[in-house]
Amino acid sequence: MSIGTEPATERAATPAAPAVLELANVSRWYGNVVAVNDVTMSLGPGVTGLLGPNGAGKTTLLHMMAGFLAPSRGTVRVAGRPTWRNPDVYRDLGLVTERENVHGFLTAREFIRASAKLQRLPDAEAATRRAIDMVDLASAADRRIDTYSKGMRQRARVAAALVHDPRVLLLDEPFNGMDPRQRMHMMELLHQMAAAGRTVLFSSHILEEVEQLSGTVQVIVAGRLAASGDYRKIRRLMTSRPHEFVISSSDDRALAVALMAEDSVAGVEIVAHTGRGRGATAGGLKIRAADYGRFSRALPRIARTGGIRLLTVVPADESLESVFSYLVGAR
Ligand SMILES: Nc1ncnc2c1ncn2[C@@H]1O[C@H](COP(=O)(O)OP(=O)(O)OP(=O)(O)O)[C@@H](O)[C@H]1O
Repeated sequence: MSIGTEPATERAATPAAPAVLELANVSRWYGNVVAVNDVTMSLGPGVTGLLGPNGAGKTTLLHMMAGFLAPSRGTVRVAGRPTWRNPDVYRDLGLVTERENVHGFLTAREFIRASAKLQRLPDAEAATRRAIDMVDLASAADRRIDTYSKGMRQRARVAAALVHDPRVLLLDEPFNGMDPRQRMHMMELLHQMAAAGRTVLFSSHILEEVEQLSGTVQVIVAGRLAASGDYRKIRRLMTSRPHEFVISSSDDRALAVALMAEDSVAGVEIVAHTGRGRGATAGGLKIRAADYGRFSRALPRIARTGGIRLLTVVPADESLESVFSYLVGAR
């Protein structure tokens, strides 16, 4: 794959799945703000992660995919049909928005049934039951939503979005605020949908969520598609970039001297302790590793040889923004 202004596609490496959702040169601007800039992508069945930092344009993109928002330029198609101003396509689409717009005075069953009726399903009751079972809410379905935990509310929203069994399910930051158990449950559900041949796209600004859930990612940065394809290849690019760590040890000075002689290390800086109490920062060494893999093998060996105890090793530049700016070649 390649990175930079031209996004790369790894689809050739995976068996060619028929494209269900296709974006052709899609842009969207709000006044002077270009939220999405000339994005072309095509998605087939399975789970895909839409990864990008806050403000990258993920929500705007998902809303255009769902037919909620008009592209300023370009076209979004589902199964060959444009999503904008085409209500027939809504039958094939489900969207779980980022914001929690659920009426707490309704029970989950009432809420999901309302969605089934909006879709004019012939048997709204049966569809509601099926959706409730899918998200595992049967035992709580007749309780008011305002008595639910965050994860349960999210499941009710997912059930409402898939009550009509759409081919494409779009989810905007579905794991926000969930605890690990709720997260696992949601991941299982999305996998089940994918196994049933559905096209599932979820947005996230957290690398690990995408890693756990999906083999394929679309990386969006500042409105543009920055990379696209196999997660492991993109991850490898991320780990082969230069890394910074802050290390504290039983003897920082001796460790600094030893690390300076190590050729996987590009820079060593001694960081002073500052402040007291909550605002204090611990001192230690700031290391710039030229090669992450070799450095992580060398560090324990060097410490052992020097009789130095490592206390903490913390990545200093693991923010997703720094990974993204590396991916788009901005550093
Ligand atoms: N209605 C709007 N009017 C003006 N600007 C907007 C509007 N909606 C979004 N934007 C801008 O468009 C850009 C992309 O926003 P968008 O919400 O799509 O990003 P995002 O990746 O979903 O971020 P987040 O996860 O923070 O919601 C941002 O600069 C945002 O400020």
